[in-house]
Amino acid sequence: MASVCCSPPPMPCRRPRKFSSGNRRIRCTTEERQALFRRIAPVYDNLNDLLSLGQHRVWKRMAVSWSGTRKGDCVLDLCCGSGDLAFLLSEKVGIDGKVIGLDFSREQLSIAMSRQRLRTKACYKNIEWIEGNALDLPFSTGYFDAITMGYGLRNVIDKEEAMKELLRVLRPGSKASVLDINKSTRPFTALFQEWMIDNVVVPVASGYGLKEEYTYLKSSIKEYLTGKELEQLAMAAGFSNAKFYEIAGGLMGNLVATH
Ligand SMILES: C/C(=C\Cc1cc(O)c2ccccc2c1O)CCC[C@H](C)CCC[C@H](C)CCCC(C)C
Ligand SMILES: C[S@@+](CC[C@H](N)C(=O)[O-])C[C@H]1O[C@@H](n2cnc3c(N)ncnc32)[C@H](O)[C@@H]1O
Repeated sequence: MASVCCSPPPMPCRRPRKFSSGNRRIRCTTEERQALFRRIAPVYDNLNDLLSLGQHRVWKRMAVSWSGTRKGDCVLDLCCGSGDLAFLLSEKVGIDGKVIGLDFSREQLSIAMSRQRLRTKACYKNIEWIEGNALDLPFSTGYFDAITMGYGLRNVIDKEEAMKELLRVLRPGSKASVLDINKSTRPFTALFQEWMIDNVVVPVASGYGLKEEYTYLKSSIKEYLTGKELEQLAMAAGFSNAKFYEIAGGLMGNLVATH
């Protein structure tokens, strides 16, 4: 039976950071990020399907493939949300493997658990859900054979610390696959992304009362790192190799970092 096996006390606000939203400067804390993902949880999956025309499923399959996950592995899906990547990993590792999905949003985890209950394949029993912080992982050094992180790194308030934690809990020689929206250096791609967010994503999300939450997407991409910068971040954290791949015509990107 799946469980949220860690329920730590409310997390301390580690290194609050400023991010920009239009012209405003907002002081963002861990609690505010948690609140944002709590609010979008009920519609998160539907909006991803709708706004990406189902393409996020393809991108997630690619991320799992890049993680190098194999049958029997013990793997982590960091910032797992409602569990898409964890379910894909579960199929890869099979019944002899183990998948841990970790997220700091109880609401997202509870949706992941409901989805798990509705699935009948035996392999999905190998997933365990843990409520925790990506910046302070409750695992020992070298615990995992592979890690995926889908649309998570852009949202953590301390990306350097998150990368160090990824490295710490990975077994030497294994990989972290980090999928996210690409901060493109190509003006046309960046403009197209902005146009899509302003004219499609935010108007649709507004219909669900989530205008501010999805407007945040735009500022979070601006504040994110380019592919090259992500490679540098991983190398600075101590990974031995880091390669960034653009996908979906450069709208999305996947960092593959090897311990
Ligand atoms: C699955 C996707 C994003 C998940 C996601 C990530 C976040 O950081 C959020 C933060 C705040 C609110 C929501 C999210 C969130 O849902 C990626 C695809 C879904 C996007 C919402 C759509 C992005 C549009 C692209 C810029 C262009 C899509 C082109 C496509 C080929 C039609
Ligand atoms: C955009 S969602 C991605 C969910 C899922 N990985 C997917 O691809 O659909 C980002 C997730 O990161 C989680 N998150 C953000 N910062 C976190 C942190 N410091 N620790 C744990 N989870 C975090 C949020 O709760 C949210 O569920």
